[in-house]
Amino acid sequence: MSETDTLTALEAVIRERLSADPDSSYVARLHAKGRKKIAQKLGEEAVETVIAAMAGDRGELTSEAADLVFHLLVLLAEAGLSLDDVRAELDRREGVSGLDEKASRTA
Ligand SMILES: N=c1c2ncn([C@@H]3O[C@H](COP(=O)(O)OP(=O)(O)OP(=O)(O)O)[C@@H](O)[C@H]3O)c2ncn1[C@@H]1O[C@H](COP(=O)(O)O)[C@@H](O)[C@H]1O
Repeated sequence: MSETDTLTALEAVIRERLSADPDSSYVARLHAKGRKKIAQKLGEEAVETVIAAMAGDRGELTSEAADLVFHLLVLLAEAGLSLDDVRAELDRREGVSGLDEKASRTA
């Protein structure tokens, strides 16, 4: 059996649920409210994550971080972007900083 990582699997479900019945899907309900509402939810979850971190509550931080990542995936999906787009950007940066490192070593 091939393994799919949790985020990739969740991303696929979210993409599918964007057009589901809002009565049966949280993602569909949020999507129906529009990008502004999704972005607002993401902002709220970010604040709640910061509060949990500052309180030093690891359990709460884990829970809020999960909410944050989930809502980020919903926002990306609504915008027609994917985790692969984010991965590619991070890889590009690693490539750039890798080059910077190499340049500073040879300077
Ligand atoms: N991983 C999640 C997930 N994490 C968090 N949430 C929802 O995100 C919301 C978090 O917002 P709040 O804590 O502010 O709670 P709330 O008061 O209910 O939110 P609002 O009424 O303000 O929108 C809650 O309603 C959670 O249920 C999630 N809802 C769905 N999923 C997964 O997403 C997939 C698609 O879900 P459906 O669209 O419901 O089919 C499934 O795999 C689900 O397990």
